Amino acid sequence: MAQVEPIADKVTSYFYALLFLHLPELRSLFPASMDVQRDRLFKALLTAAKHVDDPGALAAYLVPLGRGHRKYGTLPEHYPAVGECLLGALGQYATDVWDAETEQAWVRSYTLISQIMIDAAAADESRAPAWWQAEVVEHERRTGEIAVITVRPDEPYPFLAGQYAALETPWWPRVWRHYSFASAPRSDGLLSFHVKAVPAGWVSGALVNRARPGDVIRLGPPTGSMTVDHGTGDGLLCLGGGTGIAPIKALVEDVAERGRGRPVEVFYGARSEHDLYDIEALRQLERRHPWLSVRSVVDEGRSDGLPGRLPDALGGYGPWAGHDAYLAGPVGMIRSGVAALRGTGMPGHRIRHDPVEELVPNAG
Ligand SMILES: NC(=O)C1=CN([C@@H]2O[C@H](COP(=O)(O)OP(=O)(O)OC[C@H]3O[C@@H](n4cnc5c(N)ncnc54)[C@H](O)[C@@H]3O)[C@@H](O)[C@H]2O)C=CC1
Repeated sequence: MAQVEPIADKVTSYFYALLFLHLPELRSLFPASMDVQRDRLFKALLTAAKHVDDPGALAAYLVPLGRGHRKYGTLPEHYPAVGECLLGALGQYATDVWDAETEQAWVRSYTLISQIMIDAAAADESRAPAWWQAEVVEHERRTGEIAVITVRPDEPYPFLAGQYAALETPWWPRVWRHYSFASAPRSDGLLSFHVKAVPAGWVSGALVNRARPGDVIRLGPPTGSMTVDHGTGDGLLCLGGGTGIAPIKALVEDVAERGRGRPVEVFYGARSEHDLYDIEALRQLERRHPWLSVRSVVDEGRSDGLPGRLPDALGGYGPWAGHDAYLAGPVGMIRSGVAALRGTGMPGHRIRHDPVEELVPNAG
């Protein structure tokens, strides 16, 4: 895989050209613009290849991926065709390293990867729909760029606080982007998301600027493991940057609903005081629950909170022995937040966040 990485762009472009040439009927399963998609395929292969000798980690990655592929209309018979085109593309470009042995190793890995995904999709069929339709019931603009969107799924949608889902709008068919649930499961079955319109972010832009009550979006299955372990009473240290506060609020609500007052410390970071668009909701939770403390952290300008970038604010607090850390927000914040927490001596297994490769394409 290391040898293929530098030529990944060429391999994936050639792969899709082969695929659509031999199986033109598959083109309709993909978005009109393939930019983000090209990148995704390679990142997924890279991640799977990394875990190919670790069955537990491989299944943890591929089972949700196989389930999630149901919403695209992927069928078991598509996998061998994809595999053949992939080998064709690798054989074409990885000429320096391509021989019979390498080809066999790829065939074995791809067969294993696709079988896990096919089995996961088949097992899911009896349990859940491939996707849910959900009607927008509320669209609340919080700043010029951020909206809180509440939807009603057409069928019950079971999920856990801290998880996220892929979402497709009617304006960009087959373009799916990930958003975290902004509250714990509610008794009325409604789901909410915090969305920030970013430059070149088609889905986010449409959700903030075009979506209105009555519009219908599609939702993929819930996924992600940044969830609370209710088997322990350990404390939670939560870092939410920008719209990353959405899953953090869901986690706080989840702890509150379990009625067990374990200590929860939230650091909520934003560029300016004005961008702390959900601070009032967090302050309300803080007033209601003595085990919760909320600190705001603001990059620039006048503010009642701590100054600086979010991870820098941790320096004056802690230690957090006996706490699990949860991080959600921009990739740079997650990376430097993890480094800061490791620097305080927190073991890696206590630090949770969503896979950063799932967060990057939120811009699209
Ligand atoms: N589950 C998750 O992890 C979620 C992630 N997100 C992601 O969060 C991001 C939110 O973007 P915005 O609201 O524009 O955030 P932003 O750019 O306004 O930053 C928010 C906070 O993160 C800190 N920060 C940003 N970049 C940093 C860096 N390189 N190093 C250290 N700290 C940094 C800032 O100090 C600020 O406190 C989006 O990329 C979105 O995809 C959103 C929701 C859930």
